[in-house]
Amino acid sequence: MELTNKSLGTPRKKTYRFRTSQWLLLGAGMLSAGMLGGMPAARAQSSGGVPGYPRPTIHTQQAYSPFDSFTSRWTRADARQIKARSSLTNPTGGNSLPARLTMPDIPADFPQTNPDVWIWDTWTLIDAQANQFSYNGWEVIFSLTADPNAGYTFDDRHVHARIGFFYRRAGIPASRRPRNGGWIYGGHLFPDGASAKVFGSTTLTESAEWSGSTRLVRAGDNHVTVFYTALGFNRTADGTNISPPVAIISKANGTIHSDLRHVWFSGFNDHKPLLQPDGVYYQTGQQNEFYSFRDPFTFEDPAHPGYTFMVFEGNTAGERGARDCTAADLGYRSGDPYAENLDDVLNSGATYQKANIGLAVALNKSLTKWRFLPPLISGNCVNDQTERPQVYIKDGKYYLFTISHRTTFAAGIDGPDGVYGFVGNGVRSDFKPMNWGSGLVLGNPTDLNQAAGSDFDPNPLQNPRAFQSYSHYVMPGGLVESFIDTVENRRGGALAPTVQINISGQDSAINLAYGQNGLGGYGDIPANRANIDLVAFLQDLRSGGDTTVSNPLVALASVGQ
Ligand SMILES: OC[C@H]1O[C@@](CO)(OC[C@@]2(O[C@H]3O[C@H](CO)[C@@H](O)[C@H](O)[C@H]3O)O[C@H](CO)[C@@H](O)[C@@H]2O)[C@@H](O)[C@@H]1O
Repeated sequence: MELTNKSLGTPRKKTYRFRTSQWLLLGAGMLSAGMLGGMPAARAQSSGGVPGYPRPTIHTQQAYSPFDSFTSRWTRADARQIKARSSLTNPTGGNSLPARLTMPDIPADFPQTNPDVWIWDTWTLIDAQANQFSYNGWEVIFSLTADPNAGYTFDDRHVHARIGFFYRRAGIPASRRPRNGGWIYGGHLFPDGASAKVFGSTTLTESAEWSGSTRLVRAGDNHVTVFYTALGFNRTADGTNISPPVAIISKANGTIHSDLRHVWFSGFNDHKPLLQPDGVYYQTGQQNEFYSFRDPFTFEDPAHPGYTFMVFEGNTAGERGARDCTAADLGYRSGDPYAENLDDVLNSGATYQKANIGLAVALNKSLTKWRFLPPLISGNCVNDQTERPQVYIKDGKYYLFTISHRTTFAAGIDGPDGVYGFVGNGVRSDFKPMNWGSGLVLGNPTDLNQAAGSDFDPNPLQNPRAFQSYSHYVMPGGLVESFIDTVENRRGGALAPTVQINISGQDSAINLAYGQNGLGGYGDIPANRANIDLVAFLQDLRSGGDTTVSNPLVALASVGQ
């Protein structure tokens, strides 16, 4: 059986026949305008807009309290800039994306990260400020994984997803690692059956573990907390949902260990359900069986010490397809000759696409009790999915990065699979979509003309470049990791080459001097900080150095990376 978006939560815009949730970075380096190739010209263009297209909405970037009820909008006028700017790139007809916003083509001879496991959404070991840690000399990552030999297809893997972990020695440059990044698979993170316990007695046929962030509780010891999405399915044998999937943002505590040869985890037996959508801010499965509610990422905001916040993927609450998008959601400036008529938009099917990026605040220190706050940003009548959101603070600006699909844009709007970004002056802000107000930060090398009308075939094997990589995650220094979905006629399930984006104010540009033509090492996911568990470290020294801690020299070598 193939996983269809109908079975799992993504209504598509009418014209498509379609089959089928980080970062708080403090004090990253300053960038000079000269590093951002092509930007002065881009800025000059944006003042006049693109002939034939509307102008983007004016966003003030004004900061609000996280507890205020202001929700910023990614408007149709904003998102239409993607196509507008792509048309400028190719005035004679083609419609590829501007190079500085395009992920370079991944070669078809890419290495599997591990032949025994498909891997996709991947994240790192971080602290509350999103520093990315090695542990006792080992780099550690967490990925959604599935078994390629279990008899289901690559597209049906989501229903079987388990969080797995990988590790490798820290401090080795990509050029000296094996081509696949050298990640050693450590197995499933949670004991079998542990995550299913959050569903209690709910009737389910399958459960899965979706994204995903992992917090080091305190620098200097080995306690970690995983925030993830527990997914419960109740399906017939052919994969049809009997009832909407149940999504519960959950958490589990565990402990990381290492020795000279490997890394392992213990604990994770007690899984706490934290949040289910409330139907007031965040859409429920009862309101829309295709709702999205997942991908928690927790962080502390330096402007609000003492609070822990969480961003996550949600949908605007209300009945599925409700005709309640407003002129503000369309976002056209008064008198814009290219503005759409609201009724036309409401009649177009766009009302099925209402993504938001949610916010919640922890009510206790053990982070087991949370309260919803109003969404940070909505994309009503724009896009249905803003996945794996992350907060990234740089040069005093607050960036919200998220990933989205071409096929989840609303009727009348087009954009590639990839990373979208918004910049403001606080966790809650009137966020301005980056890059000409469009929101696009890094897209697959797509020809947008293909999607006009119904001639875009969303089968990855028919349109591999449009689907080459997904689930990008922005790391310190603008490094971006992702996984390979499809290249030519090969399905992936492997870590993609890391790329680098230079971020400056509202603009970003891929660094084509990074790696080879912009593509760095496969799965090059370096820690930018080292964590050494001194207790385990000293115990190990006393007992001869081969039990619970890695080689002290290796551990120390990774300090200050
Ligand atoms: O596995 C679920 C987690 O993955 C995320 C982000 O990658 O959601 C992805 C999503 O599936 C789409 O993305 C796939 C890319 O691999 C693509 O192949 C597929 O066609 C898409 O449907 O998974 C669900 C289920 O299909 C869908 O709603 C998402 O868009 C993340 O949000 C999840 O935690």
